[in-house]
Amino acid sequence: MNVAFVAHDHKKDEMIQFVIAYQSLFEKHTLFATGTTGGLIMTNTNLDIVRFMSGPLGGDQQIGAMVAKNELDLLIFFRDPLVAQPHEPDITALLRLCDVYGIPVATNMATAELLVHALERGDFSWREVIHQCRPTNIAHRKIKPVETKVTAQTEYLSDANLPTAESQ
Ligand SMILES: O=C(CO)COP(=O)(O)O
Repeated sequence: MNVAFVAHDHKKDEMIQFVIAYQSLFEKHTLFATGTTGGLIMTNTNLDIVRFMSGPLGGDQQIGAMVAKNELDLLIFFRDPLVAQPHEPDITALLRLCDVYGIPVATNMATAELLVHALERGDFSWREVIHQCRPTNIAHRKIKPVETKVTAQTEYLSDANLPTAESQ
């Protein structure tokens, strides 16, 4: 799965502690982050992370572009609710897009921990269905049957609700 990490300045230590705690799980996934958050995680762990720009310089929007292409499976975004950010519109836009595309988002450690356990036990398998429906996979006939755990999401992703080449 594609997992992205973002943390505001006062939440960066919390993010590092969180990622260290679940490092062995995150090793199995493809990781992305805004610039400073990603740099700090890489300094403090052995994880490889694709780093975007720093948040205020466009990093949130770059992650938003992944969401808009339905390429992101999980966003862990430790926001600082007590400090106004100069790039608030970018933050709102990123979270809005996650709701548009139904991407699981954690904005605090308590929720992040629940989602990480869900990731570990296979509750994200419905995302494989979405990946199979990407235009490139359809064009190159890379579609193979996907085993998914039955969840409300898999039920919701009936043929009628699946993204198509036209809708992407
Ligand atoms: O500001 C951010 C997200 O809105 C985080 O960006 P950095 O990881 O570059 O500090």
